[in-house]
Amino acid sequence: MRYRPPEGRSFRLVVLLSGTGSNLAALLDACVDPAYGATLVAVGADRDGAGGLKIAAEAGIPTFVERVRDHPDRNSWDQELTGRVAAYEPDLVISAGFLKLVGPAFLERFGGRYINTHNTLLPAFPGMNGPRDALAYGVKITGATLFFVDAGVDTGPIVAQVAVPVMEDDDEATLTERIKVAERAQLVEWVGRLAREGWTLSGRSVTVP
Ligand SMILES: Nc1nc2c(c(=O)[nH]1)N[C@@H](CN(C=O)c1ccc(C(=O)N[C@@H](CCC(=O)O)C(=O)O)cc1)CN2
Ligand SMILES: NCC(=O)N[C@@H]1O[C@H](COP(=O)([O-])[O-])[C@@H](O)[C@H]1O
Repeated sequence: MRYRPPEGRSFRLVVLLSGTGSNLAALLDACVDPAYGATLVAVGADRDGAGGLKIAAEAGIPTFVERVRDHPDRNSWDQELTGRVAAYEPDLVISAGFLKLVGPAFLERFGGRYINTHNTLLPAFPGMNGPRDALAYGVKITGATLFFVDAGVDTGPIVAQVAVPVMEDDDEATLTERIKVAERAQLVEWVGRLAREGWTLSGRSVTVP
């Protein structure tokens, strides 16, 4: 599958998040420069009060919240989330600390156009507690992975990875923060490249010309 950058209009981004939004803030900064080649058109969350929603609102970006608990079942939430995101006609959807697994409706609509940044070197330590699991295992190098989301948990085709050393005196908080610094730089670099150059997805291979 080949995705070419649109001609005659800006490349549109929607960010999904659950937390503080430091990755969102980095993307917002990057989008200020027209040469970056992308515009952030909306930010969505699965919960009220996520710090990233405040960052978006202060920047004048439309926000929305779609909570699982407001739906009779997970599929209904997945369908509603799909519609909320689709209304903004994104070229690319970015999960940046979005702590919900999306389902078939979302992947049917946005598969191949939905990336997630994860705070370990996948396939090691998937899930919600990556840095904690990496520390507990005793790895000496971990990092961050940017990948296209598929139906598994952190199993999709990898766009980019960055390594981060584990220090002897690291705890979960210090390691998590050091990973975030590298993760933000990687996210900003690769979202820009995807927006400006497009991409080809073939099996597990991701190519950016
Ligand atoms: N279908 C997929 N959806 C998402 C993926 C993915 O790989 N496949 N990646 C994420 C984010 N993610 C890690 O990066 C992740 C998110 C959520 C979970 C999880 O187990 N969540 C539970 C509940 C969590 C909670 O609300 O406290 C759940 O969804 O029921 C694991 C990994 C983006 N979506
Ligand atoms: N697997 C899900 C997960 O743990 N994701 C992680 O949440 C953080 C969000 O930070 P932010 O809200 O400051 O952007 C990021 O480090 C991201 O990798």
